[in-house]
Amino acid sequence: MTLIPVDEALERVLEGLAPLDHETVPLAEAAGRVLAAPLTARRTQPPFDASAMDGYAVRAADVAQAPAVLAVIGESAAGRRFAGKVGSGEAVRIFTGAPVPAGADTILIQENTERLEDGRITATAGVAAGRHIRRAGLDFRAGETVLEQGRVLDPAALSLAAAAGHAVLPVVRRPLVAIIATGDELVPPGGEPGPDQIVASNSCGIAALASLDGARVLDLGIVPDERQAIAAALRQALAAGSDIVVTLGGASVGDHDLVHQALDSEGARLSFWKIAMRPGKPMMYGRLEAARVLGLPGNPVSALVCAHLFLRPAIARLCSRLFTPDLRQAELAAPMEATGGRRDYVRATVTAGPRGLVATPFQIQDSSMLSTLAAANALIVREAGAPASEAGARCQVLMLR
Ligand SMILES: Nc1nc2c(c(=O)[nH]1)N[C@H]1C(S)=C(S)[C@@H](COP(=O)(O)OP(=O)(O)OC[C@H]3O[C@@H](n4cnc5c(N)ncnc54)[C@H](O)[C@@H]3O)O[C@H]1N2
Ligand code: MOO
Repeated sequence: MTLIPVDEALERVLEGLAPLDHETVPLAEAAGRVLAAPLTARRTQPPFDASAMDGYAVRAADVAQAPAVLAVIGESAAGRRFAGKVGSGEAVRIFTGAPVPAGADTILIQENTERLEDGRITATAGVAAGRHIRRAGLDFRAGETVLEQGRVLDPAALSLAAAAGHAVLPVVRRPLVAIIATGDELVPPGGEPGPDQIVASNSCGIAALASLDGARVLDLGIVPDERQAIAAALRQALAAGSDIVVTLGGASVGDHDLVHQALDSEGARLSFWKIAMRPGKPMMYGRLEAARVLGLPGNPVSALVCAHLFLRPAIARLCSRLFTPDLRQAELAAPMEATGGRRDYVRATVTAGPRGLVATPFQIQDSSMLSTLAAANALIVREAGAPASEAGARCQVLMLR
């Protein structure tokens, strides 16, 4: 297969990928999920005319002119209303959130009163009618749509849903992403590598990226470089109902790179293998039964950069979320060489300068180096076939954080 451009690869990844079905979850589990249907208020808020201040509920006509002396005939607290009626020359002690009693049409705030020894009060400032009263339904009314379908349930949306009388919400199901690391050389994090071994560092980074984006993760561990072992892990991923199966390593052309063969033996239909990008060239993608399969390269930076570019949009699509890469313009702090036939994603730090953002590329871009990926907050995006650039030239950056 030939190298396909990055943009075409993304189009093929997203082709036919539709939001998942719905499920109902309690509010406490709904943060960050996507609302699957418009949400209608089940109640009116506030449900009654409520005081917005601590003070006295009075008749505006009595306090149009200060000073005015009023008899205090009772109290209305939040959760416990005053059952009677406020008559002329009367006041009811009231607190924030409490129902405004019948007969009263304005609130005299406590700071504008003085208490007399006999229990009566003096209004020391005049008040207009309707002051400090929140009318019933000010926020929303029963039957109104309070949240649109597709809304990402952020803190404010969750509180609004609760206020509107909902304890559970219909949300788009979270995709299940299975992760399979391949390689005889790998030991799990915390393990003691043998003389020719290294730690499998990719799975945890990819798992974090997927779960931060709203996916559930099934880590199927490390399988050896054997076609049948990889095939067995693929079957395990399918049996668990994975929506996306991510393999790590074994994507290239070496004698021990067997992911492609294992996918073939399991009947996968690959859409592409190899992209015109650096790092990440040997990435493969296709369908495996009902799942999508993303074969990421083993080099740690390649795997994570590919996951940023392809796994994140795929998860967003399944979750019914819009995915917008954070692309910005910056000025190069150092000259850069011409690119080859692939689009380059160059680890860099982007900082604010006097004329806007400044991008400083790391001098060594080896795709095994997690230290520079962790230090980078952006990737400079340089098109395939781009000529050399001088320091000070404009460039495009993809922000990572
Ligand atoms: N003759 C060619 N050789 C290579 C090519 C090529 O086009 N022709 N492409 C190179 C590129 S680009 C990449 S990227 C790598 C990708 O190789 P694989 O996907 O087959 O990955 P592996 O060979 O399995 O491993 C590469 C490297 O990464 C380490 N690795 C693997 N898995 C993990 C893991 N889970 N955690 C941490 N590190 C991992 C592995 O030990 C190797 O060092 O191929 C080039 N070769
Ligand atoms: O894609 Mo490889 O990622 O260039 O090292």
